[in-house]
Amino acid sequence: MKITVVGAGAVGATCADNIARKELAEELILLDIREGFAEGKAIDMMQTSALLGFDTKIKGVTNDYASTADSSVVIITSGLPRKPGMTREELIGTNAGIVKGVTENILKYSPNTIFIVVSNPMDTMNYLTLKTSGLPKNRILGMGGALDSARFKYYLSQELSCSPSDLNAVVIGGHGDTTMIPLIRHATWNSIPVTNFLTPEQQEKVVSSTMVGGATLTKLIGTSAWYAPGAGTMAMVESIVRDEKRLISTGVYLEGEYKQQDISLVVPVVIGKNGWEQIVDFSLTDSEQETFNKSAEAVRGMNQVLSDSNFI
Ligand SMILES: NC(=O)c1ccc[n+]([C@@H]2O[C@H](COP(=O)([O-])OP(=O)(O)OC[C@H]3O[C@@H](n4cnc5c(N)ncnc54)[C@H](O)[C@@H]3O)[C@@H](O)[C@H]2O)c1
Ligand SMILES: O=C(O)C[C@H](O)C(=O)O
Repeated sequence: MKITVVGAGAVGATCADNIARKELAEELILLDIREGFAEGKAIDMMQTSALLGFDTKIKGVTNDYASTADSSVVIITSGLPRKPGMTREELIGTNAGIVKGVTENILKYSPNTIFIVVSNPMDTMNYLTLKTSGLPKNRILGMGGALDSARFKYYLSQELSCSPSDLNAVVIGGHGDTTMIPLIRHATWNSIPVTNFLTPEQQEKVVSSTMVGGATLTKLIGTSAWYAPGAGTMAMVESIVRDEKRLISTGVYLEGEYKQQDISLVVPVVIGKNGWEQIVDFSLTDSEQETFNKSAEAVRGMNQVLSDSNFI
């Protein structure tokens, strides 16, 4: 199994590190546009292999797409991260060109790969990768929901003073500060609804902290987060590589599911060796569906920028 990570920055390097530690690939290519950068990161990580005990061979390359040939999975993390005060959507002007170019270059050498798109604004970048690649929709997965659901569990665990591992909690919608929808009605603590334990004020606090989880970290760190994004991506890769059939909130192309068409949004999907294999319907209430539709409207507005600027 060969995996490529494009972008050797904070998120890309963390993805590579997690994949290697779990030995999800025999060979991992880390590609960046910055001369020598991916090479340096790869050597640094390889020098941990004797200490951590993994056999994945990590190779760093500068824009050498031939080295990525026959990758089963390609993770796109290349592009600008936001700075404090910015939205993810403000990155579209720079990142659309980067993501489109990367997708085209990858396809020359891995025409049937599975893409996991991380670059922001993720919902629109995932849509762009789908439209640019022409690959079957099941081979294009956006990472955002895995991260947002993990953050949702973190904030719930803080409020409940419990282990995040005992929680089931799902975020759907868009991967944006105002478009993501933490489904508190469905969240459980070992199968008991969390709403049994939390006041409406506590529930509201958890939901709003989750929605601005990325912005909160960007303000604290000065750039956006990478540990949880790297772990969220790794979980998706693991489900593909080991054909685990895990149910993970993921950005996928909708054709009528959740009452939306021709858009990539985050919904719960089963992930296995073929990419995403099944969309699971959460039977939204009328008000949840209305919120989902509003998220779709906002994401559709961003997608329009792609056609207005001739990216698709
Ligand atoms: N979807 C999510 O949940 C999520 C989470 C975290 C970050 N992100 C996004 O991921 C992206 C990367 O974040 P980061 O913190 O790693 O940024 P970073 O600046 O640390 O790394 C980005 C890397 O991309 C490289 N790059 C730029 N153009 C390239 C090209 N054409 N080809 C190859 N490499 C190129 C840069 O040289 C840099 O090393 C950002 O867009 C960020 O917003 C998304
Ligand atoms: O917040 C960001 O801009 C990066 C990422 O989408 C995140 O949620 O951490």
